[in-house]
Amino acid sequence: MNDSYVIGVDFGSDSVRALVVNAQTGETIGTHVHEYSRWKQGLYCDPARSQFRQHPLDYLEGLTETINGALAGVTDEIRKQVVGISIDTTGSTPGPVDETGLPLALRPDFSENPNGMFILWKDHTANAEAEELNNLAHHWDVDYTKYVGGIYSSEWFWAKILRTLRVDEAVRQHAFSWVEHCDWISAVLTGNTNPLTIRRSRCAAGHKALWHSEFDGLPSDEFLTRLDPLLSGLREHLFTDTYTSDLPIGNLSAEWAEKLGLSTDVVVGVGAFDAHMGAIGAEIEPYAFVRIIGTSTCDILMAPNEEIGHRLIRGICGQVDGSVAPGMLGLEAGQSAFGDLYAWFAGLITGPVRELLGTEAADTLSRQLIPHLSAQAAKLPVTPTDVIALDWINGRRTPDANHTLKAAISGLNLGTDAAKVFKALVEATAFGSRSIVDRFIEEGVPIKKVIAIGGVAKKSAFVMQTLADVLNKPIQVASADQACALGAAMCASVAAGVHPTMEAAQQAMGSGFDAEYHPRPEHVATYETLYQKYLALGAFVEGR
Ligand SMILES: Nc1ncnc2c1ncn2[C@@H]1O[C@H](COP(=O)(O)OP(=O)(O)O)[C@@H](O)[C@H]1O
Ligand SMILES: O=C(CO)[C@@H](O)[C@@H](O)COP(=O)(O)O
Repeated sequence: MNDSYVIGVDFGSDSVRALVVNAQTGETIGTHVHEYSRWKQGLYCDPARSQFRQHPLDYLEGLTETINGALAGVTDEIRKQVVGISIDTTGSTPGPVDETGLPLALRPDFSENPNGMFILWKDHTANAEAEELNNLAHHWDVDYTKYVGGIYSSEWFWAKILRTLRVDEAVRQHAFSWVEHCDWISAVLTGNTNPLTIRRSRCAAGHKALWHSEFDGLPSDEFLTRLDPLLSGLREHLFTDTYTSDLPIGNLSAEWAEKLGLSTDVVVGVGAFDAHMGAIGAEIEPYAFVRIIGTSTCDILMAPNEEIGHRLIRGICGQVDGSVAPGMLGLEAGQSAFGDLYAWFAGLITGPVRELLGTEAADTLSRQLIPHLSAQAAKLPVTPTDVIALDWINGRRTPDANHTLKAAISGLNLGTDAAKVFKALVEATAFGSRSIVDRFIEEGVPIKKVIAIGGVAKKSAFVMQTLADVLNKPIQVASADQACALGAAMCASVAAGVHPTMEAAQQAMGSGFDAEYHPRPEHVATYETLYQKYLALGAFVEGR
């Protein structure tokens, strides 16, 4: 039998990457990364207001450039053997579209309007709307938040839609429907973006849009209208059915086949969120806890429906049948800032250097700063009186979403230098992780092993060792540099019929683990003391 090839595309927060992978062996034969050009310039964003928007042109350019770039070195023979493409993206990252599924920002009259663009997961402009949804849901006949941990977040679909409809009359008039980034960009490849007929991702719908089979799909029109009459009728323009990522969304359209130099026989798989496809790429198995550690963390656990499905897990980002693999319950949690906390601190130091000494000096410093601070922090002793910090620089995603919360640092004195603060920030991200792990265990969900993927997991032994010490659990790091894109390629292989199940795709295409961090017994007890102090500082800041 001839080998077949699949393409996995992973749209992250700052960049997009594509891999061309041999579906029989898992060997990557082509790869390409593209940074979003408008996003890189900070356009359409206002961090002080937590507004983070992405232009659909950044996505379209990234799609074309990465797939073409990844295919650039492959032979014509191999091109002909490409059978599938699947895409993962961040989420919840919804955008308004017209009747044809065209994002409003692709129309000339909306091209510079941030409200006509995709609203990135980390945009928290809809805190008030999320709170209103929670208050209503908790007093409604059926609590629509019960399968998303009991708390709806401002990072998610409905809160973002409502906020945008409230503040922008032009979007109100022209938005026929709304699509998640992962649904739209996958649909684009098939040439059918009709919002009424595209196959919407179970993962996105279940974790972020309150879709559940028990509710016959999305929350009722009555509920949405009570939340705000601006939402009245929108349900009819959305969807009832959802699809898992082992299924096709369609075939490559003639236009895209031409653009990419591929055949229209290529199957395009149903899209999903990066973390969920990343978990597949990291060879998730039942009760393994896969952490995608980068700008933020997204944590995924998968369990047989019959074992966990009857329980409602408090304070996480949802439990969704089939969000990772069909027939399994996918549970999601995470931290809204992980590497972003280190990036914030690095920016604090390099900012004045940029102003006083210029770009070159600042860029040199910026490249060296986090590795330097990590090396210095690794040499510091771990003592019960160390500086304590909170990781809530972008609010708290889990346990118990609250994006109005802010970070704090306590225990500073004249002897506190940058390395000590950096150490406290790394520990804060590890303590935030520990509170998530504890919540799963308290809720009766065992964690059999911890697997890490993502930029921080690959780049920082210091962070990973601290995490292992604080969690008091070993952590395996997946070998794949681009585990999310590899997971997308595995999903493509199933959607295209090369492998019958996700498990079979993982077995054939998985690349295993290349590092393992074990807790250092001499630090475990001190970290327990420091963790209690982290919880106390958190309770104080939260006013509990
Ligand atoms: N050496 C390092 N140690 C710890 N964190 C790092 C290091 N280098 C980069 N980071 C952090 O990695 C994050 C980016 O992670 P990455 O997985 O590459 O991107 P994304 O989350 O967009 O997919 C940034 O927040 C940055 O602060
Ligand atoms: O929240 C989710 C998925 O549910 C992620 O898309 C989001 O954390 C994106 O994270 P990164 O940019 O990869 O750190």
